[in-house]
Amino acid sequence: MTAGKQHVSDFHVYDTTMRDGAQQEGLNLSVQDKMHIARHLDDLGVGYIEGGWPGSNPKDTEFFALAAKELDLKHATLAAFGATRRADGVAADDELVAALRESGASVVTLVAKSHDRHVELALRTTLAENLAMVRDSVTHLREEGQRVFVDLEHFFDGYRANRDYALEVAATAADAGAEVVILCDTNGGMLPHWVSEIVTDVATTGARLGIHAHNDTGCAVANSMAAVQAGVTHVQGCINGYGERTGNADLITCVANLELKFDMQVLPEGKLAEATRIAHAIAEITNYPPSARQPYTGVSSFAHKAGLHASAIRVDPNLYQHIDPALVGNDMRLLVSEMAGRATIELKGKELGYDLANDAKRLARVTDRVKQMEQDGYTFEAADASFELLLAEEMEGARPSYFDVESWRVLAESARGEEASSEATVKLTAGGVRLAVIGEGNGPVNALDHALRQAIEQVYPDVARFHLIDFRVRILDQGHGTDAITRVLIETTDGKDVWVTVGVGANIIEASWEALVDAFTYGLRKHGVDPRIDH
Ligand SMILES: CC(=O)SCCNC(=O)CCNC(=O)[C@H](O)C(C)(C)COP(=O)(O)OP(=O)(O)OC[C@H]1O[C@@H](n2cnc3c(N)ncnc32)[C@H](O)[C@@H]1OP(=O)(O)O
Ligand SMILES: CC(=O)C(=O)O
Repeated sequence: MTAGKQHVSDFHVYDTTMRDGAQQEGLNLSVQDKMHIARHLDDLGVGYIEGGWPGSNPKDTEFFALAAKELDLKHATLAAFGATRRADGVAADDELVAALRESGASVVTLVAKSHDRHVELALRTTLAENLAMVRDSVTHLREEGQRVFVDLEHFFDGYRANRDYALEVAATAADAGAEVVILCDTNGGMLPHWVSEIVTDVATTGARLGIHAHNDTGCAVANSMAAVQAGVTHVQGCINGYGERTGNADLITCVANLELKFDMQVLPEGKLAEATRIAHAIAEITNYPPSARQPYTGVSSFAHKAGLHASAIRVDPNLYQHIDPALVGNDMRLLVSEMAGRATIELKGKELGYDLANDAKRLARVTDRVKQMEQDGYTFEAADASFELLLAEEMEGARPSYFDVESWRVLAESARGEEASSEATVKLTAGGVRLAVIGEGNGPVNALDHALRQAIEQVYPDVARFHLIDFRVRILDQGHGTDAITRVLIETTDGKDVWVTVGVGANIIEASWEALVDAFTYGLRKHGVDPRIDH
């Protein structure tokens, strides 16, 4: 255990990515997706994984059947989510309760109403019958040998509307054998001081409490932290803050806060350092690009753009960082832009293997060049590869060059109303040989890419491994219409790494060509290829 961290025996870190997270608009998980996510969550060391609602749809039922056979969890316990029995029925005979009983999950999390208005309007039953539904369902599943947690939907709103009834539902669940009673901010409208007051009051019932917070006020994590401070020992959330509407509390942010700010050891030792990797791996599965600004795990979480920040960081990174990024498996990054000062360039240069610390003149020149080029429309924070070429040019006296371009030309043609196609001619010298190559493509940049790669591949076979994966165009002075300056960003991969280059020009093809040449030049340099060119 980390020195100073307090081990909290049996604190529950409960993940609901595969149930409430899957209630997010646009997020859809297959059974295999769920199996992969469950393994990642187990690897992170969470205590509980809510796999879905068996019985509510065939996919969730199949997931629990497959999980029972094939999911070998090392840390986590699988939980099945579902509702209490229907009104005026019997839990033992309720079809959905049966699905929970037969799910193979040792923990069942039952959702129950605790807001009087919801009981009357949504369930269309009496307050007494709702209490009976809770009691009967919990008792039945306990008798069947399952552990039961109860999610009290709309608890905070319910408490404000009718405190006595909300407390009575909580007490009924606990008396019937619910191990944890989870207070849910279902509509996400709470603020931390309200949560704090209410949890403190409910804690007097003696029930073990949990928190499930939605993010509609932007306070899901803050509300979860307020609840922990007021005594809850079970926190629910979703990876990357997925969830219905604006999402749930981001479980990784909660856990990192608990471990690094509350000094509570809630994951197995060493697991927090896996957080960034796992958050991103799960984002790959959900097909939801991770937010760069996600606390702790975002690529921008420890990225520094302002020159003054970099200047202080050069002395001590902690001056502008709340934690060491390595604690959550993230990295510090320095962004080169018009906001950079000499310190940023010095640190970035160091990262790229250049010592600029004792070269004030060159440092000032690179800094000025970056600022001027950004004024002209370039952006280096997004195009790290083009910055590296610029720096290499300054340090080595000439821009890295693998071929000498004589000319290029592009034609676009649509014959008899057919889809337009393009043809490009590139003339250049590489390896001492003059080459003139024609390339075809579905657009002008595609045709130029084909022509350029066909020409230089003869001399530099590594080029065959480079693939353009993204092409982004932005018009910079929007008032000018078709006269505007265009910025093009090209993203390239060699199957292992990804790099971005930038080109700017009044002509979109010219800007694209500049970014394209940088893309191939950077790739060849990165592969350690020697230039074969006679200048
Ligand atoms: C706050 C939360 O996020 S809780 C999780 C919510 N998640 C989901 O709803 C996703 C999965 N849900 C489903 O697949 C379906 O809604 C099902 C299978 C649960 C129910 O489907 P249906 O039987 O067609 O009913 P429908 O979706 O219209 O829901 C209304 C019924 O649920 C009942 N119900 C609503 N909440 C509860 C509850 N907490 N306990 C018991 N019954 C409930 C209502 O009384 C109503 O019953 P009735 O049809 O007998 O009048
Ligand atoms: C249970 C749940 O998901 C909620 O109340 O938001």
